[in-house]
Amino acid sequence: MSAAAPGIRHVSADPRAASGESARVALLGTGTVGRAVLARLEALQRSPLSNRLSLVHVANSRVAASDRTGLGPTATASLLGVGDAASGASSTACASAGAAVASQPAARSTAAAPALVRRSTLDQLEAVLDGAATCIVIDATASEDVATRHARWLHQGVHVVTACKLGQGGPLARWQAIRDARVAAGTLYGDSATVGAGLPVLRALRELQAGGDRIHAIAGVLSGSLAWLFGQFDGLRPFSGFVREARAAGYTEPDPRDDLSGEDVRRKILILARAAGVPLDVDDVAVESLVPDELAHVPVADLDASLALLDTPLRTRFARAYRNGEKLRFIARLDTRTGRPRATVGLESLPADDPLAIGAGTDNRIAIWSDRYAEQPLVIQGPGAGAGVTAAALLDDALRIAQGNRVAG
Ligand SMILES: NC(=O)C1=CN([C@@H]2O[C@H](COP(=O)(O)OP(=O)(O)OC[C@H]3O[C@@H](n4cnc5c(N)ncnc54)[C@H](OP(=O)(O)O)[C@@H]3O)[C@@H](O)[C@H]2O)C=CC1
Ligand SMILES: N[C@@H](CC=O)C(=O)O
Repeated sequence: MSAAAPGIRHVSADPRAASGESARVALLGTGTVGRAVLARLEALQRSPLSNRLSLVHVANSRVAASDRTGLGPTATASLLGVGDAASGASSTACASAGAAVASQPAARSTAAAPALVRRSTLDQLEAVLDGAATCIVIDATASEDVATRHARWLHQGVHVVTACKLGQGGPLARWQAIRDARVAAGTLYGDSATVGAGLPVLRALRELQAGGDRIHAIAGVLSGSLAWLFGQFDGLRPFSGFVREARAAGYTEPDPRDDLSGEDVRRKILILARAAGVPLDVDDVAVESLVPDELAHVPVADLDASLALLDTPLRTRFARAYRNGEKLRFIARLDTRTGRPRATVGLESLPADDPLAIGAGTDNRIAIWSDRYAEQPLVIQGPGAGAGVTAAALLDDALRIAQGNRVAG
């Protein structure tokens, strides 16, 4: 790492961004978050920011559409073989193209739409992004394949904005590769959506360190879905029913076991620890999973029928906490003050008035202790999951890059 504080990047503004030309955006993922990105892009087209971002590529795991000049209405109609996109105002073009991609069945013929390809490959994406303009990949997938390309794109001069935590929250070597690539190429990595779904947590950590502070400890609720689940769970109705509701509301990971196992929170505390200058590896975080072994091995397709395996153990945990006047909260903790910094993730039974037990809905609540906040921590709280806030965080990062500003990341 350079002499800068860990996670703080000192890069020159992208001269291509300064030219006033729209940044070319490739959106990967058209699920819960990707669709919200498309809707927000559409709304942005009706705002003073309309010329900042040009959508040139949209893909999911099945199909992709590309147009280097922008997925405008005419191109969209030709690409996707649909009539209504052409009749729409240009303000609707991005979302129309994306929505059409999102709804493509796997077996759709591509004969009528030359640039709509049956199989979305990441190599196709790379052909659309070249050095002529500011190019931004928005990763709204939960894909390892995509995350392993982040460093390569950054090296190639392409900025990356991500909701997926598998890049910076995965193996230490991958995080190092991303950091090295952006430092070497002067590219930017927008990661605001990865922790707190855009809450200014990473930004706060970086700004404290830029001002000379050292981070002592971090503790809090980092999972929006688990915050919601343990806020709702009353020990009477089955926990599994609430899991179904959280999944339907778009709070969980594509596979809710990634939340319930603590893996999503492990990734988030790794991202925070690394941003705080503590380069932990995956195994440096002790994680308590809520997923019983029998459930861990169920194929995704059969998961729903097996979710009831969660019910008895969690009812027991709830009853014990209730008897003590306590609340169950899924907490991540990092302490950098010990000789060997360590992190933990798991379900805790907290006094009802514990500062970390407060919060409603999907609220994340994160306390940060540093030199200046040595006694009373800095606390950041707000919705920590949901398509709307996540899409907003992704596009805020993309706009900062398009405008040639430094971006947290
Ligand atoms: N939901 C939330 O509140 C938040 C989510 N996030 C993160 O956002 C990401 C997306 O979550 P969500 O939208 O809920 O997930 P979904 O499962 O709803 O959507 C994932 C999308 O990724 C696509 N995809 C998978 N592999 C590839 C690939 N190789 N190339 C292109 N597209 C691919 C899928 O394609 P297909 O449609 O073909 O399956 C799908 O469209 C996750 O990493 C999650 O952790 C971050 C913060 C908050
Ligand atoms: N599944 C995640 C979504 C945001 O990162 C969570 O529950 O927090």
